[in-house]
Amino acid sequence: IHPSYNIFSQQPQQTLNNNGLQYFPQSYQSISGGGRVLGGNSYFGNFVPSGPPPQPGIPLAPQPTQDPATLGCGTPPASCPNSRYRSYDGSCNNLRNPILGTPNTPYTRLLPQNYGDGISNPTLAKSGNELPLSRLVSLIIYPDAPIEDPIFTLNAMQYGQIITHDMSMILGSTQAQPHGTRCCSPDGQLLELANIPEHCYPIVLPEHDPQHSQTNTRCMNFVRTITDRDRRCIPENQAAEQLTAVNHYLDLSIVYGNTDQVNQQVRQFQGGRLRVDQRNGQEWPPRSLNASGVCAIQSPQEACYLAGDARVNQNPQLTVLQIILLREHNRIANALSKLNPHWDDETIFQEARIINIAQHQFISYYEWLPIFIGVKNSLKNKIIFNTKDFVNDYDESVNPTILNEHANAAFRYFHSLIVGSLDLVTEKRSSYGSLRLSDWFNRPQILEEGDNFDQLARGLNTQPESASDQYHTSEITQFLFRAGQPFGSDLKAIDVQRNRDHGLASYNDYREFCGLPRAHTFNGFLDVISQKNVEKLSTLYESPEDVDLTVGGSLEAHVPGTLSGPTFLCILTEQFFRTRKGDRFFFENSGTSGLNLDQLNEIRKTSISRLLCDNSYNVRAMQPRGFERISHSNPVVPCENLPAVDLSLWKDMSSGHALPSAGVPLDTVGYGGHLFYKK
Ligand code: HEM
Repeated sequence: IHPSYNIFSQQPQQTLNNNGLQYFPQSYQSISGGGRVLGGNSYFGNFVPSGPPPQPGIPLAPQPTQDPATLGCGTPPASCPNSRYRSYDGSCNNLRNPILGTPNTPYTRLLPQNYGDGISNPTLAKSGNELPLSRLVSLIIYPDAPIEDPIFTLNAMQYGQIITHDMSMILGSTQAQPHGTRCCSPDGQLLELANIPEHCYPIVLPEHDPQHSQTNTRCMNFVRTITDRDRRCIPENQAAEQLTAVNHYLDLSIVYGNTDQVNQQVRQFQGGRLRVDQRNGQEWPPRSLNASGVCAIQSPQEACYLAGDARVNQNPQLTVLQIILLREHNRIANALSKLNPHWDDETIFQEARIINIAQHQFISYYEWLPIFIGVKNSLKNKIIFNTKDFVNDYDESVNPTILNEHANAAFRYFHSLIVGSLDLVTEKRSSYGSLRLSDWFNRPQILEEGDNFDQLARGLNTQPESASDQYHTSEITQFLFRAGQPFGSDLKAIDVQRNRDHGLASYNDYREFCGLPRAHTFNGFLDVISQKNVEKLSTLYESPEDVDLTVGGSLEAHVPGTLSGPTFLCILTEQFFRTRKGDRFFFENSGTSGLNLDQLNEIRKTSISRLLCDNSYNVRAMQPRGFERISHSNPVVPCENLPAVDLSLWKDMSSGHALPSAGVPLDTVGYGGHLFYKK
């Protein structure tokens, strides 16, 4: 274990370029994570101008025409307006490369692709053989064991999924079942090679699968992520990179949408509010335009919601938090419109959006992240700061793009925290009943029954999450998206399969990248993985070189004070560093955040518990630290005793004058030109 792990000192510089291979081949990567500008070899021709950065309000160089036969890999903005507000798709956040962080662009990587054919086929063993069946890996490595986390609540898990959905979504997946592409026969058999639809990479079930052999099923659906190669955005001989469907920034795009079109669908265009439907005296998100397509509803009347993110209905507790964040916007908008009657709908909407995003970034970075990646680690790597001032660490040379290793291996480790049974909890904190998770995937109607919403909100803060370890509830390894069927899919088999679909470099490669010694035998893993698990790995894999990142990383002993082992910690730390430092609008930047210092310090009073209190109907009390279980040092107290953001600080004294724009005060943003990769 590396207690003194430091991302700044562990980055082998030579991994960025090796044997003339360009690991960051596209314009998206022309701004590196390391503050170094890597080759300006841009697919988008002139898109990254070699001259001075474009200024807001000035049109960019003419854009190359896209091959009309493809859907492309992101849409560069025509120009960057001089705006105080974020765009919905994240464009123009980075003024030097305005497409950075926008939807339908590729993930980036720390290490080069490891495809079976070097270009796009799923990873193979070094011998050229197939890797062990991903379902077999799931059965052997990720069994079910009901181990509660001793400290943290279900809300810690659930807010993690909110953060995830805000940051990325593999392109081509909806997380609603069944997927449009079917890679298995209707009776669960593998299809003849000639009949397999494009993009299929079915999960082959082992012969003696304890569940699926009962129904003689040998095949589980799995559709490959769409890549820049599929979309013909890169030259034929260049290795594929997967695309992510949502904008990369931590900006509540799950609430506000990732495009102008979705934003228009969710807005009321009155009083700065988001659209809601009133039922039983409560406010609910509007109805999805494609309820039977995206939800597993059993009657046409059942609720199925529309939100900024397509996955909003995926599980009940996720939907609870989506609704909390939606209601919080409207609560803020109502207050702002009372304080500033002269503001129009657009101003109220955008100012409420600034506050809601700032609170979300504060909760994510200061309340949630220290639990997951450690307080010391976060302070040391400048991911959080102990200050009552602005931080002003924005650096336009930091690439905010989501790392493939982060979204498709490291961050998925926390699937281990999912619990299979959701407690309904009364105000006295006694259990009133529970919901079986797999009964309610993509069926949010249950939230509207009785006072389930409030009971689930209390459950989030009362029930422990599952421990972060190799054990996973069978609700996600046997019954995922089962939609009324006896069995469903297996999220851990999917995670392993996705690792190979994306051609991630091996666990051993990332060990070395992150500062652990390379293992030459399976026993070389013993420094961080238990004997029992090393034995399991050696029975599954032919060579230590073959162990998938998803698998090896998930078996490491945790770095003290964090919820992950050293290799995943390295990847998570790098991602959250980039996500704050590469976001021009991050809430701790002066000018561009849209907050003055008093307002910033007001935002710093918010908490997940207060958010639940303010946006449920009959929740009257909560413990102060909502991601931590109730205890003597964290007792349930009346909601009004929890610190709150005083919105009266947003009373606009400059009545009649336009609010200042966030455009071009870059010279006043004190990023000071220091390189953050300290050697
Ligand atoms: C009940 C809770 C959850 C369910 C049912 C769930 C389910 C899923 C599913 C079905 C996928 C897509 C898999 C694929 O096709 O490759 C996925 C992706 C993912 N999940 Fe979860 N998940 C849950 C909670 C979480 C949590 C708590 C985290 C992290 C804190 C997380 C992190 C991720 C990440 C990073 C991805 C990939 C995102 C991307 O597409 O870029 N999930 N999850």
